[in-house]
Amino acid sequence: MTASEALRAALPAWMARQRWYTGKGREPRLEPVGGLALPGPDGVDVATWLVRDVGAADPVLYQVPLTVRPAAVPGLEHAVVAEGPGQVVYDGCHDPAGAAALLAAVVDEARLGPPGGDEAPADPADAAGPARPGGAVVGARGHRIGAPVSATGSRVLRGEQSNTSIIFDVAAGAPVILKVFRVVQAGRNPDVEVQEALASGGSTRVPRPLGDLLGWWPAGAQRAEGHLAFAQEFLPGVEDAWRVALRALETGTDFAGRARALGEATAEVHAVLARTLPTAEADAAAREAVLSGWRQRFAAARDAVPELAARADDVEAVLRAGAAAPWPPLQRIHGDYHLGQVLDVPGRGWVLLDFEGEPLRPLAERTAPDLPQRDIAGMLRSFDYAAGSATVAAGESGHGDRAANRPASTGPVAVQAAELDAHHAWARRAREAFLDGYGAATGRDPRADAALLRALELDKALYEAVYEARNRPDWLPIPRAGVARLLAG
Ligand SMILES: Nc1ncnc2c1ncn2[C@@H]1O[C@H](COP(=O)(O)OP(=O)(O)O)[C@@H](O)[C@H]1O
Ligand SMILES: O=P(O)(O)O[C@H]1O[C@H](CO)[C@@H](O[C@H]2O[C@H](CO)[C@@H](O)[C@H](O)[C@H]2O)[C@H](O)[C@H]1O
Repeated sequence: MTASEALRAALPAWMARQRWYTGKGREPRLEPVGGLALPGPDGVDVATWLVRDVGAADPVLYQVPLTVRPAAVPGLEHAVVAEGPGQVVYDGCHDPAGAAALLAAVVDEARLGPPGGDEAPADPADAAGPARPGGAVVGARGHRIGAPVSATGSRVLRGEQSNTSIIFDVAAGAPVILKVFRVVQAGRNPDVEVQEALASGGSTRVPRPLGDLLGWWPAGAQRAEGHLAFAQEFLPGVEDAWRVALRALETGTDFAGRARALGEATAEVHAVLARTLPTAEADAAAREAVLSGWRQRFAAARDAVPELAARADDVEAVLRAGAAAPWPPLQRIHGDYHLGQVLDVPGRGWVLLDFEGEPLRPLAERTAPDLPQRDIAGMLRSFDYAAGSATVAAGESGHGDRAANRPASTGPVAVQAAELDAHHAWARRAREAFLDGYGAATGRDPRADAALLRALELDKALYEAVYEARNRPDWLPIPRAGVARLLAG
């Protein structure tokens, strides 16, 4: 079997094991779209491939960077995708040669095209399937912001991630993080667009953007365009607030001061976004569109968690009240705001990450102007989530293996009823402090929009129910309890 055949045979099962693969529980049915050759060191073929899983209800386009080497590399065993005679195919994000080539494509503002000729690396695009449209329509170009950087080493960020991020040490200056988008969608990726807008608007509440890689590929008779990767300043040695919050819960440390500052930072970011990116009036059509999105979300949650069907009338009443309440103008927002997306950086304060929006939502919705209260609601849910995770942990304390779903840095959290009360009081204080901070910065208390906030919190909890049912069923009780609380009023 050649390396190319071995790759074709191995790729679906390999993809099905990856954290970023969205079709949980089944192997993808892959259709090639095309590949982009990247300059690699002598003897190493580097390319990033676009493959479509046509077995999904809505086909999903994935990016799969691969390297092909003539021999195995000690230490890269975990990154082997396939092996053939005299060739080993690696996950290109984990192979330092692949990682360096991806970053170079951004900072050297490379123009990329399909691998050509007989020397081309093993090609998933050769797999059986409809004829591939002309290779020339698959391409990409890098775009650098600021001075070039030169990488001296790389490692893949570990942990729960929807994409793959690679950290680079660089010859001079702060380290760099390159986020390789795994699910590629047509349109400007909001992570890139929003962070670049914030930075150009003078905000230091996001890591400094360093550039991006924009790709294009055939989509029917059209050409689609979307971001493949995004490079930015890496802030080393700072734990995300989710981990900090869990430890604060474990040790009974108050989070109110930090939560208040987070509320202020959130308001500041919203103000810059309203200034730098398009806004829209919350007219009847916009309200109808949002209400219909809320209803669809409930339908999805009811499918994932059938017991929710019994609460349909209550859910509808909360959503309708939210739709009928006063709304501010719509603007760009974070879109998937939670404690895992914010870093409290010493000497700099709160920094916000990952403006991609909710991964389960279509890109067109994620890039449309939205309600800033959606972010407020997201963070309020996250404080509840932190307390809820302690409850889940309590249920698991006799089953250490199931506690593995918790972030690795947190120890076991065996809690008793009194402690659970303390956790919920912790979350209540954090929620109020966050709202206080946001209100102090804007001059308007977000609690004045109680009906809207409640609808958005409910909507978020319903999204979380779907997310947990698909990804972490052990955590489903957390959004379920959230829904119950929000319906209780
Ligand atoms: N610029 C950065 N500096 C420091 N840590 C970062 C940076 N970007 C991301 N991270 C870390 O990586 C994690 C995942 O990044 P994120 O952008 O949320 O990826 P994904 O969209 O794949 O979930 C974050 O929670 C944070 O801990
Ligand atoms: O960070 P992502 O863009 O991948 O966001 C998705 O995954 C999150 C989980 O990692 C999920 O967030 C939920 O769990 C968090 C704790 O792990 C909690 O802080 C959030 O409040 C809760 O919503 C997020 O919803 C999902 O889109």
